[in-house]
Amino acid sequence: MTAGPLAVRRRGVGEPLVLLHPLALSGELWTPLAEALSDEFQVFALDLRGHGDSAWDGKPFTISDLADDVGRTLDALDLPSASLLGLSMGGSVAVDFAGRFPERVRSLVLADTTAWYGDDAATAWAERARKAVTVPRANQLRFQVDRWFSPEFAETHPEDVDRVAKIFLRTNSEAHAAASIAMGAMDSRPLLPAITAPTLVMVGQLDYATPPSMARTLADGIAGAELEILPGLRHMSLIERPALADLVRQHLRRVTETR
Ligand SMILES: O=C(O)CC1=CCC(=O)O1
Repeated sequence: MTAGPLAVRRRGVGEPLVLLHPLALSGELWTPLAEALSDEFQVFALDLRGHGDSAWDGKPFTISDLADDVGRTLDALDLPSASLLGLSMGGSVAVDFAGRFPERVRSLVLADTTAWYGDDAATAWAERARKAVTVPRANQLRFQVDRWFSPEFAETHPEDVDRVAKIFLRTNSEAHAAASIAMGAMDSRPLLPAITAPTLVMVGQLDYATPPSMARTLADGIAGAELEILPGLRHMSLIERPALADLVRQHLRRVTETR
């Protein structure tokens, strides 16, 4: 379904939980996690602007624009507030949203993500954007798979890698490039103190796309945030280890129990 500006996959009943996907993927990524949590939560997996089935006008956008799309989508779904879980770029969108609209976020899970990529971010991401539109999509896969998954996981779970790769191959290259520019321009660190939602920050110990040092910055900046560093995992922690759904469930439950 399309709700407001974004396409949404909806599953389950209970407290609302919005899932936000990484760069160049879509809400389809979340099918296993949505299934795991849908016994207790009403799960909404959104396609961010230009990704999956969500439209895009071809104009440049910022991470705050993506967060505003999330807000308009919650409005269209008649949800004054929800819990948010974001992975990588999805986490950056969640940080922006939770910092600017703290009253709309019940609970927050930030996985393998960051508020800022550092001083060289604009240059590095501009190069990534250039490659997104000049290198044939299939030739970008080796680079992405190495960043997403540990070699052990990639070797033993080819069907999971293939599932994520297919979503990447279907992603609009121009939207991939525009989102890369948005990542390079982002600095949401000043928003961290405004976040009031109970927050769980998780990161794969082997994640070099958004390493544990970036997760620490998030956890240090958000009052009361918990930090879980996950041994043996790379960037797609929640995909590499589906059992992490239980960690997410425990975190979300704590919030609903205190309401
Ligand atoms: O660097 C990567 O390829 C991984 C990544 C960064 C932002 C995102 O969403 O994925």
